[in-house]
Amino acid sequence: MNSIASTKPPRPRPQGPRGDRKHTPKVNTQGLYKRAIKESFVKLKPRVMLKNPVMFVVYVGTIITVLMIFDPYLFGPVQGENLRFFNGLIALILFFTVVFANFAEAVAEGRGKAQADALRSTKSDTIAKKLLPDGSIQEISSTQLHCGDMVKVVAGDIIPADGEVLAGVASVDESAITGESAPVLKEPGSDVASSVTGGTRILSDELSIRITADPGKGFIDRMISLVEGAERAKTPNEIALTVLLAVLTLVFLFVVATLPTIASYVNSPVSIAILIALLVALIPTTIGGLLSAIGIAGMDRVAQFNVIATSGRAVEACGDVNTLILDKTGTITLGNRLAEEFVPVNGHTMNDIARVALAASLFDNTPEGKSIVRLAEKLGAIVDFDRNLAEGIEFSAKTRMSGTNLPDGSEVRKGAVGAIKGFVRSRSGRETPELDTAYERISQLGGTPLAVALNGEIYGVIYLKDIVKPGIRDRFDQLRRMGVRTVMLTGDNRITASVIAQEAGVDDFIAEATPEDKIEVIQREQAQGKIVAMTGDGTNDAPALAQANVGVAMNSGTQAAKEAANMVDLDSDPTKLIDIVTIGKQLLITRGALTTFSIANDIAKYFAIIPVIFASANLQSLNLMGLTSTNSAVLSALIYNALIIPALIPLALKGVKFRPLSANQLLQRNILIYGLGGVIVPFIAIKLIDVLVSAVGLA
Ligand SMILES: Nc1ncnc2c1ncn2[C@@H]1O[C@H](COP(=O)(O)OP(=O)(O)OP(=O)(O)O)[C@@H](O)[C@H]1O
Ligand SMILES: [K+]
Ligand SMILES: [Mg+2]
Repeated sequence: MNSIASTKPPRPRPQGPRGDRKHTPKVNTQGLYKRAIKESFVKLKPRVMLKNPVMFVVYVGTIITVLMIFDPYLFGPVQGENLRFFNGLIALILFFTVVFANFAEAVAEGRGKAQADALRSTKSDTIAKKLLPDGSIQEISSTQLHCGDMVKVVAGDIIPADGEVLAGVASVDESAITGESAPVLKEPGSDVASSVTGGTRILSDELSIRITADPGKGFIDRMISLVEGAERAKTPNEIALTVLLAVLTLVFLFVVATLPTIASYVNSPVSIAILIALLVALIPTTIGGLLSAIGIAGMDRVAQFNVIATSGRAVEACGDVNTLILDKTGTITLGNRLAEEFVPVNGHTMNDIARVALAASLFDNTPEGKSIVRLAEKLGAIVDFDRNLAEGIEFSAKTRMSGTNLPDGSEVRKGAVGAIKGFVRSRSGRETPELDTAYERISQLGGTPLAVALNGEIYGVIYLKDIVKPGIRDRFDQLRRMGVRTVMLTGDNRITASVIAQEAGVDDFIAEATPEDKIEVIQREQAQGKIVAMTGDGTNDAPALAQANVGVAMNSGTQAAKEAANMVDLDSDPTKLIDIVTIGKQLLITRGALTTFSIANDIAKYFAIIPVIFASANLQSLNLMGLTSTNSAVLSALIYNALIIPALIPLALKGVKFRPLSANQLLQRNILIYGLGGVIVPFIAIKLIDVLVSAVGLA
C-alpha cells in the first residue's frame, strides 16, 4: 500500500492471463548450444563434479573402467572374450552419461549467461558530471562515484549510477532494465518517481541526482550476478533431494557390493566392469543429472516473465505458497478509479458538491483526484479562491483523506466515509443517515465512495468507479485448486470490499486496512505455518515485503521496497504474483515428476542386467526382457541410461505440463504418468536398443 497516493506508478495495462510478454534479450540458440557443449567438458573437473554425488559415482566408475581397458584383469580373473573392447564401450557410455548431465546444467545456465552479457554491454563506463559543493562540475568516470555524491545529468546522458532525484523533472528511458520503451517521468519528492537506475538514459531536460549505490553494487550489477547464477546457492529442497539421492546411491552401492559373494555362491563370477554398469544403471542418474538444470530453468522462467529473483530459494518458495495477499486497487481491479457521479446530501445541490469536491481535489495529483477535477469542471464548477494562497493536504493511506486549506481558513476534505465522519466530528459537525444511504448504494455497486466535507458540513459523496479485471476470477479458481488461499487487503470500506471480493472470487478480504495491517496479516498467517506471498511498491511496504516469504516489489517502487523484496517485477504489474506462484509450483512438480520417473526407470534396468550376473547359473528365467546376449543387455541398459538424460532436457527446462490441482491430486497423477511411464518406457527402449546393438555387432 502506498503512503502517498500521488506517487502511484502508472497503472499497468491489463495483460493476458499468462502475461507472456518477453523482454529478455534474444538469445542465439546455436551459440548457446556451442557454449554449452564446451562447458560440459569444462565441468569435468573433479572439484565441480563432487557437488553432484550421483554423477560423481559415475565419474569414478568411468575412471575405473578406463583402467580396465588397459588391464581387464586388474581386479582378478574374469571370463569372456573381447574384454578390452567391451570395457572400452562401457567406459565410453559412462563418460557420455557424465557429459550429458553437465550439458543439461550448461544449457540451463546458458540463457542467463547470454542475458548477463547483454546487460553488461549496457553498463559501459560513462563520464559522470559530479557536482562539487561550490556548484562547479567535475567530470569523472562513473566507476569513481560513491554513495552520497551529487551528479548532474542532461538529456542524452546515461545515468552513471543508481540514485535519487533531488532536483529537476525529466523523462528517462529505462528500457535497458525493463525492456519497456515508453519513457518514465522522474521528479524529486515522491517515493516512486524519484529513484533512478544507473545505465538508463535521460531523454529530456536535466536532473540533479544523489548517488545511492557504490560502484559495482548498483541494480544492474545485482541483476547481472543474479541472471548469471553467481549467487545461485542450492535451495533447501534441492539440498534435501540431493541428500536423498546420495543415500539411495549408497544403498545401491552396498547392494551391488554384496552381489559378487552371492554370484560366486551360485558359481557365476562377475566382472567389476559389469558391477559398475549395474551400479550406474541403478543409481538415480536421470534426476541426478537434471536436478540443477530444473532449478536454474525455474529461475529463468521467472526471468522471462521479466521478474528478477534474488535467489533460487525465492522461486522455490513460490511453489510452497499457501496464502497470497493482494491489494484491491490496481491488482484485482483495473485500478483507474475514476469519478463517475456526485451524490449531494443534506439539502446541498449538485453545484455545491461539485464546487467543494473541486476545491478538495485541486492539489490532488492521484488519478482519482484528477478525475474528480474533470467531473466537477464538466458540471460547471469553478475555483472561487486564490489558489496560490491555498494549501494542499496530500492523501495518505493512513488518514484516508486529502484536501485543501483555503485562504479564508476553512478546510475542505474528501476521503473514505469513515475518515470524513471522524473529521466532521472533530469540527463539531453533524452526520446524517442520508450520507449512509448514498455511501451504501455506491459500495453495493463495488465502487469506492469518497465523502466530501467543508469544515463541519458534509456535502455529499463522490462515486469512484472501478472494474474487476476480466479473467481474474478464473485465476483465483486455479489458485484455489492448487491449494492457495487468496486474501484481498484494501483501504476501502467493508461493503465495497465484500462486493469486490465476491465478484473477484477471493477467499477472504480485510477492509479498512492501514499499511501496518499488511504486516500483521502476514505474521498471523505465518504463525499458522503458512508460506505467504505479497506484492508492494511503497516504502511502507518494505517491512511487509521483507516479512513475507515471497515479496515481489514493483520496479517502479521505492529503493527500500526493492531491497526488502526477494523479487522485483520489472513491468511493475502486481498481478504477476499469480504467475510467479504458478511457475514456482511447476518447478516443484517438475522436480517431483522427474524424480519419480528416474527411480521407476531403475526397475527395468535392474531386470535387464541382473540375469547377466546370474547367467552361468542357469537362471535364464530372470531374463524377462529376452535380450540377445549378456553383453548387449548391459550395453543397452547403459545406453538407455545415458540417452534418457539429454532426452529429458527439454522437459526439465520447460517444466512438465502444469495443471492447477491440489497437492494430493498431483501426486496421484504423477505416480500414474511418471511412475508407470517410468517403468514401461525403459523396457521398450532397452529392448529396441538391444536389437540395434546386436544388429551392428557391438555385442
Ligand atoms: N486521492 C484520494 N483522496 C482522498 N481519499 C482517497 C484518495 N484515494 C483513496 N482515498 C480513500 O482512502 C481509502 C484508502 O486508500 P488506499 O490506497 O489505502 O486503499 P485502496 O486504494 O482503496 O485499496 P488498495 O489498498 O487495494 O489499493 C480509499 O478506499 C478511499 O476511500
Ligand atoms: K541410473
Ligand atoms: Mg490504494
